[in-house]
Amino acid sequence: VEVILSSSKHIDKSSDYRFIEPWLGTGLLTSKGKKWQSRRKMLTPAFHFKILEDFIEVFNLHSSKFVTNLKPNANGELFNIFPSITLCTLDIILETAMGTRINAQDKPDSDYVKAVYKIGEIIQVRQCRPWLHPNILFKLFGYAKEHDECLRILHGFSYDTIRQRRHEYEMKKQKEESNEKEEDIFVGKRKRLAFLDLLLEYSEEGSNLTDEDIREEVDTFMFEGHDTTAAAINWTIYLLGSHPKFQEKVHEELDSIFGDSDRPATSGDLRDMKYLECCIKESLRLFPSVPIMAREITEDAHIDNYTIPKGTTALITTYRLHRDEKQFPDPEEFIPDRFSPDYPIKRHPYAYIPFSAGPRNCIGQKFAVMEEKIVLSSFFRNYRVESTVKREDLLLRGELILRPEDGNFVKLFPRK
Ligand code: HEM
Repeated sequence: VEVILSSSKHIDKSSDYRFIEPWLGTGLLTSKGKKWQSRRKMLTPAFHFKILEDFIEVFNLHSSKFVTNLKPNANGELFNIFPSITLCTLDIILETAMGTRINAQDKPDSDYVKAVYKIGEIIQVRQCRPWLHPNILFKLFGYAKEHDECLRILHGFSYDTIRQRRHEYEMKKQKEESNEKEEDIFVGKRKRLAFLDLLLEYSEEGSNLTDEDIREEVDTFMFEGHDTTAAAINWTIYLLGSHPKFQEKVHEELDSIFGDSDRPATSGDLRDMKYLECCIKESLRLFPSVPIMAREITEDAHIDNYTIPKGTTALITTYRLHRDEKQFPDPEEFIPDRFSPDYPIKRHPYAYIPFSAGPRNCIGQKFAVMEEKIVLSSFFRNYRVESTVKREDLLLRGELILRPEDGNFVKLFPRK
């Protein structure tokens, strides 16, 4: 894993990613060679801590909605919490990536929300069934029509938003040039830039990004930044719901930070959520949101005495890697303390890679952990959860993202 991931040569994704391309084009996740290099360089500053800090307000806002909407379920009766989590992370990524609010948590039936879920489903189905790979059969089996309808809705929404923001951006610039008082035309009460606005700025500063270039990147964030975090939040809730003692420690930590207050979380609070962070990391070990990655070996690679020839597809199964007994004794056990600084067993640097590693690692890693901490702390400040499915009965669906096959049925109880 280290030989492949640490290399600056084996950075091209394999052809397994081609079915996401109609939606994402060749944005950061799927692009190759020079295009990837220049985009990665351009986008890295957009994930600077100072920019992410500005998103805390968005994370808090939608987490609060998530907690409020769960209230009717906090009566100890069994319900599936997974859909509520995905709608919350969808609201968050829509506002941070595009600067738009569609309130998916209140309106899960909007065309855009439905298209995001439907296209994800179709891509997964196509990837797993080789007979659907050729376009002609994809069409004949009746999937292409629905797929293309989803694309029409998704791309239409992205282009409309880009055009509108470009227009706003130009108006703002004209005003600034004519020294008029700057008006707030961005989302929220004060100026907060979404990733899309940053791309428009880079474009104006000489990167010359077309609307299509911007659309690829914004759609990539929509895809990579929504299902991944939803799955990760879900697994932490599931595992803490199965381990009441660890959940109690999370409650204690949150009570020591927030007391009885309902105030939103700050970046200082996030730094103090040390035990919650261990739980998040251990959940991503057992259930990595991206369970498998694939690279195309572009020149012969050497691993010990073996040569992996150019043209080979290398699959990295993170799910399996994270269960190496030498690195993680009792690998199936949920032990958050594995990630505490005092834990005595040292691991190989490539033994734990939920966000991949090396030059093509996840650009959104810090964003994801901040988001997870805010959504989960909001949840555990308000609720105690009991998981009802035993680990041995748990069915996993490991495609692009590692999800529970049948949702996540839990019992919820108010803490206050
Ligand atoms: C818990 C949440 C997340 C996990 C576990 C995760 C994991 C990963 C992994 C494993 C990769 C490498 C994929 C591969 O090589 O095929 C990746 C790439 C990527 N992720 Fe994430 N991700 C998460 C959240 C996010 C978020 C929130 C964003 C954006 C806001 C994001 C944006 C990206 C992008 C753009 C890439 C492609 C990077 C490149 O190729 O240069 N991810 N992520």
